[in-house]
Amino acid sequence: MNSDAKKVAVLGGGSFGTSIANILADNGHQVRLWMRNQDTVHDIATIHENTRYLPGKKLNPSIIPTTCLETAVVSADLLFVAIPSKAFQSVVRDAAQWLNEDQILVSTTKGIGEDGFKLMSQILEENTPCKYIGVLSGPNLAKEVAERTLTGSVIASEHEEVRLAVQQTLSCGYFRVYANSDRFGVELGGALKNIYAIASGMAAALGMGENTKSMLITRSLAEMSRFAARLGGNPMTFLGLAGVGDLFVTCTSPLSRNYQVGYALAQGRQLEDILATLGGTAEGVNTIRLVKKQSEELEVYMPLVHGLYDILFEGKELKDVIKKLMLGEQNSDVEFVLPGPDKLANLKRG
Ligand SMILES: NC(=O)C1=CN([C@@H]2O[C@H](COP(=O)(O)OP(=O)(O)OC[C@H]3O[C@@H](n4cnc5c(N)ncnc54)[C@H](O)[C@@H]3O)[C@@H](O)[C@H]2O)C=CC1
Ligand SMILES: O=C(CO)COP(=O)(O)O
Repeated sequence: MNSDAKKVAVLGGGSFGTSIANILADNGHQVRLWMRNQDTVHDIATIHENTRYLPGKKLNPSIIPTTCLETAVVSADLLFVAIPSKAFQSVVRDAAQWLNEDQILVSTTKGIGEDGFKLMSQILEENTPCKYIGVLSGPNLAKEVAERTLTGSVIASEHEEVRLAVQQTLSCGYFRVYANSDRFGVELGGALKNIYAIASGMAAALGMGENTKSMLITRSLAEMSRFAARLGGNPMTFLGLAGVGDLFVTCTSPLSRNYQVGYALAQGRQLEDILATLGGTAEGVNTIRLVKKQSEELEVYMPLVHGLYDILFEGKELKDVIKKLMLGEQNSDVEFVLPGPDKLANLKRG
């Protein structure tokens, strides 16, 4: 073990939690990977060769799988939370009884909480005694990370201690970690791009041209930056790995579960059936619902989100939504609608 080895806990033994645990173990840290009891039959038995989430990947054998949350949490210097957003708060609340204010807590979850449009890092702030909170996000397809593909990611926190600790612990020859103090911008980038990956999956299934795909990704970036800026994120963050970087990878890779959902929808399959057979988490479906509501309340122009909502939840035909998007609302369709320099100078989460 290296002399700077840290005790690290990863909560969530799905594909991303496992791939983050693998980097940490490769870097010589003592890693406990916590998973709930239901998962153990498959995962603990197979973790050192194949997990059911990352079949065929050669994982580091020093990862210590555990189903005891107390054991994972209590003595960890640093914790990564990789639980899907729908279960995030309940796991964090359970863990909180063993946490103290000096432990560093980092969310890797790319979703939004139902209750009051909460970001995962806000859930960490509100439900734990920890002072040092951060978000890890970027173009990080779990399967490629587990294969040790050269990858870049972003640790975002207003605390320098968090940024440095995560850079020092996770960086290695195949995983480069950049730092950003815009926690909300980075976190929103990770959550919002899932929406547009669904749209891109649809475009791919329909055999759309390269012009179309380019228009879709670029307008998605404009729409997500506009929304994030309204919530206090810095639009410049969206030009980085956690913005356009993650948007690009999930809108172009069939490995993305959100892209897969869009692809299957455009082939005419029913949403419930797709989610039941996906074999992984697609955060974008719920994020569309939450962002659509929030965009109405905040009066942010988000035609792609509204079009997707109509297809997924209102039974509208894809071709009618595409027609409306191409022909509608010409007057409001200016290329960039971002806050002016006065507002940008004072960015704060509203
Ligand atoms: N898979 C990927 O490429 C990446 C995923 N993420 C994000 O990481 C989060 C987790 O995604 P994945 O690991 O891919 O999901 P996954 O679908 O591979 O696995 C989810 C894991 O969460 C566990 N889980 C579900 N409910 C739970 C509960 N109540 N208590 C404890 N564990 C519970 C499941 O048993 C499973 O082990 C998502 O927000 C996703 O957006 C972020 C970066 C990349
Ligand atoms: O966030 C991801 C890559 O950065 C993974 O995307 P999916 O959740 O769509 O698989």
